[in-house]
Amino acid sequence: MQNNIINNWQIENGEEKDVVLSSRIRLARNLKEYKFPNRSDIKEKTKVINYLRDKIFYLKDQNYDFYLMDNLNEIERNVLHEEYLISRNHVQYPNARALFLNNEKNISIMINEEDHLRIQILKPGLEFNNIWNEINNLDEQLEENLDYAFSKKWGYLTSCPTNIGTALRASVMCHLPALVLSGKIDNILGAVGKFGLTVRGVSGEGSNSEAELFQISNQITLGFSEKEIIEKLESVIKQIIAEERKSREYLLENNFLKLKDNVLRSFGVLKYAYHLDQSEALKYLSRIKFGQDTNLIEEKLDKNLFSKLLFKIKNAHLQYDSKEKLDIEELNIKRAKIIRNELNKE
Ligand SMILES: Nc1ncnc2c1ncn2[C@@H]1O[C@H](COP(=O)(O)OP(=O)(O)OP(=O)(O)O)[C@@H](O)[C@H]1O
Repeated sequence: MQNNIINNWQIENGEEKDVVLSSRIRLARNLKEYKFPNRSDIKEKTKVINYLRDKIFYLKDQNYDFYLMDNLNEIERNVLHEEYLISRNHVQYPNARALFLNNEKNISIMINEEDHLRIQILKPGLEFNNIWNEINNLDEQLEENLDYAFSKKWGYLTSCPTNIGTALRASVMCHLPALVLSGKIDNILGAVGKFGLTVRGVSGEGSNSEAELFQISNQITLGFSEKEIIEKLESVIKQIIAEERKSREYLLENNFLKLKDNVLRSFGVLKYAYHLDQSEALKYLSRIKFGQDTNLIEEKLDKNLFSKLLFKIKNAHLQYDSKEKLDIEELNIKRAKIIRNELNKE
């Protein structure tokens, strides 16, 4: 795998970056002339890869690197997974699965995931207009050369019926510490279901929330246009952003001392700890981001510290960075050192 696999797009600024870390749209597409991946064998999947390889390489606008999952080792696959560029199944079952990745590493096209193509674009902050234009453009370019499985009645056909229609999922990764601290999070997130949206953990379906990060996305893909789905999600997200900011103000006014103590203790731990496991590090980093966004931390820190460290301190990234195999103790020591170095910079 190329050395520059670890990407930088997350640390750029974006709209509403104090609450929305990143936005994502993904489209699921299948080829009419091949069995869908959940029905096909390795031979047919390999044919799909070879067929798509030629078509995708010649797309305009972007240069893509192509990776056969089998040719990457497990650490490399896990790095891609930690950056949300491939799914857990692409890591665990690499046989006859592939990935196209653009140079900026924010556009990924997984081949032979649940569907033949899983196309996604990620951008920092709340940024659906640009993502939609780009992904729609990319999809149209692909469609010029590919015969998609499409029904006039149902729209795009997918392996799982819950994706049929637009086969589009739009989502945001939100940082909601004040709603967590004020105990309002369950009510707010519970209410999003009424708008046809769903909340997932930080690593997608079936995962838990970590570092006060929540992924909110559309559940319904059928019966609405792509634009309607995106607009509805965006309007709910804007209300959640407003609620989070209101809770921050409330906490600052009514709980200032406790809050400042909590943030500065987290800062102290990360500044001096010698050994940190991943979830402990993420928990304290989340508080530091909160402290920066509410000006509770006076020290001049990189304003994108959280986004910068979020990936760098994860296990596969630490391992990838190291020449030899590290055990968990060594990973925890290395993680603490990277954070200490970052926080003790002049
Ligand atoms: N806005 C976002 N920013 C960064 N990463 C995201 C965002 N939204 C989702 N992800 C990540 O993308 C990955 C896929 O998410 P998820 O499982 O919800 O996927 P999906 O493509 O909709 O799949 P499925 O159709 O199987 O549910 C997860 O690792 C998730 O954390």
